[in-house]
Amino acid sequence: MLELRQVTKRYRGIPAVDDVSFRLEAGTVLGYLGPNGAGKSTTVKVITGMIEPTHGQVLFRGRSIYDYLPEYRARLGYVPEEAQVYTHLSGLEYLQLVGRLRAMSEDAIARRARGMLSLFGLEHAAESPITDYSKGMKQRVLLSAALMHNPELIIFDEPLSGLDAVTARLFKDLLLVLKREGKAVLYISHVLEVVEQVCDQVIILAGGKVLANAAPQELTQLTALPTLERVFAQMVQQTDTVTAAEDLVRLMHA
Ligand SMILES: Nc1ncnc2c1ncn2[C@@H]1O[C@H](COP(=O)(O)OP(=O)(O)OP(=O)(O)O)[C@@H](O)[C@H]1O
Repeated sequence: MLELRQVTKRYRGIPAVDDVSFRLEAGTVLGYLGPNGAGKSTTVKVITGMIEPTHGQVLFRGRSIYDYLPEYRARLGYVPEEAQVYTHLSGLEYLQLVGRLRAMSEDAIARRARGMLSLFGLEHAAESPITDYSKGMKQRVLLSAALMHNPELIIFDEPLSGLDAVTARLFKDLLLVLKREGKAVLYISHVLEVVEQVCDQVIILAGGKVLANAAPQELTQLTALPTLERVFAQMVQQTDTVTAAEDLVRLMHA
């Protein structure tokens, strides 16, 4: 459904994303992993059409997204890592605004906005301003906003951020149902335990380059490591975290 072909994005000559290619098929969840600064957000900006790559192509259903950005965006749902929300609006008003911007019918907006708020346990707060919401409540509104228009391609950037255990569980189940519905999901997260459970395929990115693109089970088998977290740590050569933690505490006494 979505294909990146040799996408490179440079800032002042320095590549943030370097020759990245992958395909995301309908009915699959693709985990997009990488340490801080690896190029994940830059890739998402390219996929959402917010920035154009320096080189390469982004194809949706075989067509360059830049040839039909408005229609493409109508089929895209996106939960950003850091969202600018109009906090003076209530959750309900925000979803109504999003629905209208997406040219949904008033009928559908009315049904889906209230329904989603209620499914995410926000019925009681539907009319309160978002500024009064907790982080997790705001995140649930953002999830609702991304799904309201029934998109084909959905990008979740750190979606569990601030969610309580029950909502996180609902989110994991939601991913499975979205898969069954034939949606294509790009899932960016540092929570590797969840990634390992829900993703069909994972890409590990470091320094803007793809280090691995395989099923989580393939990666653990190939490397003979017990978890995706261990595979990830080995691939991106993160420092020994135990030693680093001890050094940090030692510095607190220095
Ligand atoms: N607008 C910009 N101008 C210059 N450099 C940028 C810009 N945006 C990102 N970069 C650089 O590109 C690289 C990749 O950044 P990016 O935000 O895509 O990483 P990330 O994987 O999303 O990191 P994180 O996990 O911390 O969110 C970093 O080195 C960053 O400093």
